[in-house]
Amino acid sequence: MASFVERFTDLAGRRSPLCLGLDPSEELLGQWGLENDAEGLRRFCGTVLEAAGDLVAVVKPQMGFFERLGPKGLNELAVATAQIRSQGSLCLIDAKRGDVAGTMEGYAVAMLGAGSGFGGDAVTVSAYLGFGALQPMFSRAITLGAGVFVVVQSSNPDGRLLQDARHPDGRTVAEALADDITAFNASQGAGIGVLGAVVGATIDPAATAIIDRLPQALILAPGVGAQGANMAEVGTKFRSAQGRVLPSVSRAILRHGPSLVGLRDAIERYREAAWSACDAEPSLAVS
Ligand SMILES: O=C(O)c1cc(=O)[nH]c(=O)n1[C@@H]1O[C@H](COP(=O)(O)O)[C@@H](O)[C@H]1O
Repeated sequence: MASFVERFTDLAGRRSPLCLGLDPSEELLGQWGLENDAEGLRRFCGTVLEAAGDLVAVVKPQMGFFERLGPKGLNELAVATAQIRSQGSLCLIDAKRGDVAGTMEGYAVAMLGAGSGFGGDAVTVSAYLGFGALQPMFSRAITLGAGVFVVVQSSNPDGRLLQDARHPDGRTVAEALADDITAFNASQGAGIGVLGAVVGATIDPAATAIIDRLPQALILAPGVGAQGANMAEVGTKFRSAQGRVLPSVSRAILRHGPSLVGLRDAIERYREAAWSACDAEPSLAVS
């Protein structure tokens, strides 16, 4: 099985590096005229994925928007995940899990791999309980050719106080986490490693040195659109990670539904913008 990095690089070249966020919030369901229940979730996700077709490299369902409806919502996540994979896209489950090592084993089994509960190709994690505690997720990702994205610098201002706090050696928490990711990836070999980083597209242009500490990592950059960042900025701020950035857009695309044409137009626009901002020329036409 090709690694997540290999599969992403291939798809980004053919489909663009855009990551489409699948966030079926109560608010969006309401705007679409759907009921806030499992059937509403299914119709919402089905419509978004029909519009995405084979245009998108990565789809990122945000787990909280499914979990909020309990087991029925989680069942819809599994349905969406299967559809994402059947469309040849990579499924990045945005779960932001983080716990002691023994418990991480449970999350790893639930999230990663075709035979798992949710069948993700990759997952987001939080290192608040320690980078080392995430090891079971890393090990499972290596075994399965999956990916793990560790939150380093989040897109929301609320994260600053915690992420900018300093270790005794002077590095911020975010910098130290970036260094941990780099050391782990380097220990696995040269090239882009199994560990990616989440760095918000909204980060201050003066704070982009964090990107230089992640030379062997894919970088998930949420915050484009509704949170105020735009694709051109992503291209500038993340220039040193060219070809390794997944700019992520949720509401700015999803608000164009339920019209399939509206959704598809928005996906096409962000896809082209992501291509020109984050990557070289499109290498192949989309089939
Ligand atoms: O891991 C994420 O995707 C994430 C990290 C972060 O720092 N900020 C952030 O907004 N996200 C997620 O990215 C999505 C952003 O949605 P929009 O602001 O609507 O594009 C949401 O699903 C968030 O949970």
